[in-house]
Amino acid sequence: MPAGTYRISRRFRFAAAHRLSGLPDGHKCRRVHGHTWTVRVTVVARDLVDPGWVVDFAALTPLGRYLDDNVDHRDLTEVLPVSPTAEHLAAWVADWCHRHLEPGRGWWLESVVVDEGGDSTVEFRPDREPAR
Ligand SMILES: Nc1nc2c(c(=O)[nH]1)N=C([C@H](O)[C@H](O)COP(=O)(O)OP(=O)(O)OP(=O)(O)O)CN2
Ligand SMILES: [Zn+2]
Repeated sequence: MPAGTYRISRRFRFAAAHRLSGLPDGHKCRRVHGHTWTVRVTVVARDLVDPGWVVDFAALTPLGRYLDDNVDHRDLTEVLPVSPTAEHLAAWVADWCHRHLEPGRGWWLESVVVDEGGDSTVEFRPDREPAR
């Protein structure tokens, strides 16, 4: 096989409201409004494990359950500890993945991409795999 890295990703969708209270009066995003958000999580590995994969896609399923239970049809302003921009949401999801998924068997989180349903996306890439 050629040398290289493998990436697998999984996409999660949810509907949620937010407002960005730090913005100037009159900015539309100061008002409560909603999006159908998409979060794409990508993990990477240099070597495959049996039966020849980075990790079972199902290893990422707990994130979907967490988002369904804690974020879907909620106000992100009340869920995140910081202003719920797409940037902060991406970093918050990355933090959750580091604490609740189980990288360390040769695969690690590469990126979290957040899409608010329009034409723009935000990507967060953690600096490095956290120590275990
Ligand atoms: N860098 C960021 N910019 C903006 C964010 C953000 O999280 N990070 N968020 C917003 C608002 O959430 C806004 O609701 C989304 O704005 P926008 O992409 O402009 O969405 P629209 O569909 O309303 O796009 P139009 O171009 O106005 O049609 C804003 N910016
Ligand atoms: Zn918005």
